[in-house]
Amino acid sequence: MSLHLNAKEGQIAETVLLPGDPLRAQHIAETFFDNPVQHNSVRGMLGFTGTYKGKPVSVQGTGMGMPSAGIYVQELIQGYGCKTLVRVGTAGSYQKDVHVRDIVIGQAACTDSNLNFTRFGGLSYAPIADFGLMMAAYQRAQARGYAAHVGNIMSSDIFYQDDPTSFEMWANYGVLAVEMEAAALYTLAAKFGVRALCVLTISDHLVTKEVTTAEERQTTFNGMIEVALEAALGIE
Ligand SMILES: O=P(O)(O)O[C@H]1O[C@H](CO)[C@@H](O)[C@H]1O
Ligand SMILES: O=c1cc[nH]c(=O)[nH]1
Repeated sequence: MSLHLNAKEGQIAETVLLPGDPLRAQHIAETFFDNPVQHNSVRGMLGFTGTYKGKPVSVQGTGMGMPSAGIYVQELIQGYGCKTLVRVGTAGSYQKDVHVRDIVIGQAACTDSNLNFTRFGGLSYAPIADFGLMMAAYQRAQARGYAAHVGNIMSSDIFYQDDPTSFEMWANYGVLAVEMEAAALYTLAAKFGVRALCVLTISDHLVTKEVTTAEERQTTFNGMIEVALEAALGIE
């Protein structure tokens, strides 16, 4: 038990997928896991544990934004001994050649949050993915023929920016897409010496204004989930 998770000791696997949306957690468990068992119900932030191709694995919703995701990541590591954490999320594309439904693998995560300025006393920390997980995810996406991009992403505290063109500054420095949790995940993984990766599917486009539906965001980005599961569990 931890403050925000009511799973019993041993109920959560060492490898955990982390969608922001708790209903995506349920979808992942029902679609991909054998014998899924719900391990968390606190605050409706659903979490499930089962097996995938015979290997134990969990999925835990994190909510939206770094304060929420940071709580679950830290409790999973400190309270349950989790060692491999892979965020599976949606993102908005900053680049014309990164299309809606493409996969983006976050090599590093910029942020507009004060989270790391506070943690590092006003200095700038560069949160990065685990290299082995990143390579494994890219290779598996390539093998399946998915359009996959690896690069810098933006973890923002603000979904609705006052200035809808403000993303262009980041786009001009090669940042591929925006989401809201990876910088916290990568920083906490470094602090506790565990492996982390963020795999995203583009759900909307800040340049072309293309969007996907809420239902599609919840249930249909299955390519990303397969890539994340196989990379995290070391399945060829
Ligand atoms: O689809 P998820 O994983 O929730 O990720 C993205 O979607 C939410 C915003 O709609 C934020 O959590 C953002 O990071
Ligand atoms: O944070 C996010 C997630 C999806 N799409 C966005 O535009 N922003």
